[in-house]
Order: sequence, then structure tokens, then C-alpha cells
Amino acid sequence: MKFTEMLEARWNAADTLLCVGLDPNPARFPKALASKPDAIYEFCRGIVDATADLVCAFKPQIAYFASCGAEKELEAVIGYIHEYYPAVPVILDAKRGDIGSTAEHYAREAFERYRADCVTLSPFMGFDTIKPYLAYEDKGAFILCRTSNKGGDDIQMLTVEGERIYERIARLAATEWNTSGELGLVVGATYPDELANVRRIAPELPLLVPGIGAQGGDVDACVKAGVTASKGGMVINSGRAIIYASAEDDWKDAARAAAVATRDAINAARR
Ligand SMILES: O=C(O)c1cc(=O)[nH]c(=O)n1[C@@H]1O[C@H](COP(=O)(O)O)[C@@H](O)[C@H]1O
Repeated sequence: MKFTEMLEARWNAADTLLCVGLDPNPARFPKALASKPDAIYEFCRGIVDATADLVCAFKPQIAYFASCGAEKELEAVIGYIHEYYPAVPVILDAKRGDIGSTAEHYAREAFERYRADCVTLSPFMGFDTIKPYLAYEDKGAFILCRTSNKGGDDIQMLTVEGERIYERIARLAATEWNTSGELGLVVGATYPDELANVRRIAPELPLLVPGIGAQGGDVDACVKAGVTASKGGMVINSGRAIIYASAEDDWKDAARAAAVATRDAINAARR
């Protein structure tokens, strides 16, 4: 099944646009896990089990695993999601971008080694660096467009040939770059005006929207700005605000409660 079909099916079946970000930071783990050798895997598995019915996707961030030498745990977490929650797509947040011959290896890493359904990519080096991922016809890729951080202004807001760079990226991803039909865009919840603009340029593309929760993005504003005509089309990510809702013994229940509240706030905003 293609990534976009899987996402569409999940949006409809579970009635949720929430994505939980798996950004495991041992310094913030519950005390009960701190001394365990497989703490990263156990933490992610606990969060996955506590929230899977509430999400349209999980988004593991590769740096949190790689910085701890925990690539095997990342493989295992993604394998666990596929085995126990096969309807939930996994977006590997790797933000890759390199020349084609190297990109082929990054694509293999994401889709064959880690078995992700989708990956995040930087468009900075141009279309030939995106192409190797599109060769995996069923797999998705979210292209960075208008990122949630302040420094995103430095380049993404520059005007070139009458349009902002983020607008050009949105237009390319919606048209000539989208040869597989599996592209989406990353747009921060922290910039609802630009989010609305991206939605005008790309009326149907899936949008991965980080920046609610710990980064303070407004749920209501971002949902109203980013939904498609049929009130969907968004993968709204929250990481820290959900996965670190408690560091006590109730960490799984607290993560679930935070995820329920976030999913419900998103759904209230789109109805
Ligand atoms: O591509 C991303 O996921 C991403 C893009 C962006 O513009 N801003 C952004 O915060 N992210 C990622 O989204 C997650 C946000 O996590 P929280 O701020 O904890 O909800 C992190 O994994 C970031 O790396």
C-alpha cells in the first residue's frame, strides 16, 4: 500500500490527525526506566502502546537514537509498530539531503534498514537529491518547506523571482517534483499565516505540522489554516508535551491523557 493511501485510511479509521513524536532523551526518562539497559526501547514501546489508538502516525527522530548509539533500538521500535499497529504509518524524521549517489544510501537506510513508511527531507540541494527516495514508489517523503524554528526566516522567507522560497518549495512539491504522488510538506504550526498560504498552493498535499505543544504553536489556528477542503490532510506532531507529560510511575497514563487532550483539541478545531 502506498504511504498516502495508508495515511488516508488511518485518518478515516481512527478519526485523528495527531502524530506522536518519538524523541527519546534518557535525561528525561521516568526514574523507573533510568537504570535499564534497554531504556530507549522500553520507553518508546511504552509510549507507542499508550497512544497508538489515538494517532495517525508515529514520527521517530533519528538523532535521538543515533546520538546514543541506539540504531538497533530504532529498528526494533519501528518493527514493533509494524507488528502490533500495522495500520499506523511510521515517518522517520531524518531531514536528509545529499547528492544522488549518497541519497540512494540514505533512502536504503530509511526504507530498507529501518522499514519506515516515509522520511523527512531537505530540499536545499534540489530535485536530484530527492529523486532516489521517489524510486521507492510506495514510500512517502515530507519536504521541509516552512520550518517551525525562528531561523527558518533566514532562507525560507527570502523572495526570489517574485515568490518566497518556501512558496517555491510548496509549488514544486505539489507539481513537477511529485512524480510518485507521495510527497508532502513540513510546515510549522508556529506560522499559521504561511501554513494557510502553503495550503492554497498545495490544496491536497499532506502537511506534516510540528510546533504545537513544547514549541507553543496554537492548535486552533494551525488546524484552521492547514486543513484541506475535506477538513483533513494534516499530520500534526507533538513530541515532548506528550511523551514527557510525567517522569513518575504514571508516565504512560500521563502521555495517554496528553495525547487524548491534543487529539480532541485538533478535532474540535476542524469541525
Ligand atoms: O521535520 C520535523 O519533524 C520538524 C520540522 C520543524 O520545522 N520543526 C520541528 O520541530 N521538527 C521536529 O518535530 C519535533 C518537535 O518536537 P516537540 O517540539 O517536542 O513537539 C522534533 O522531532 C523536531 O526535530
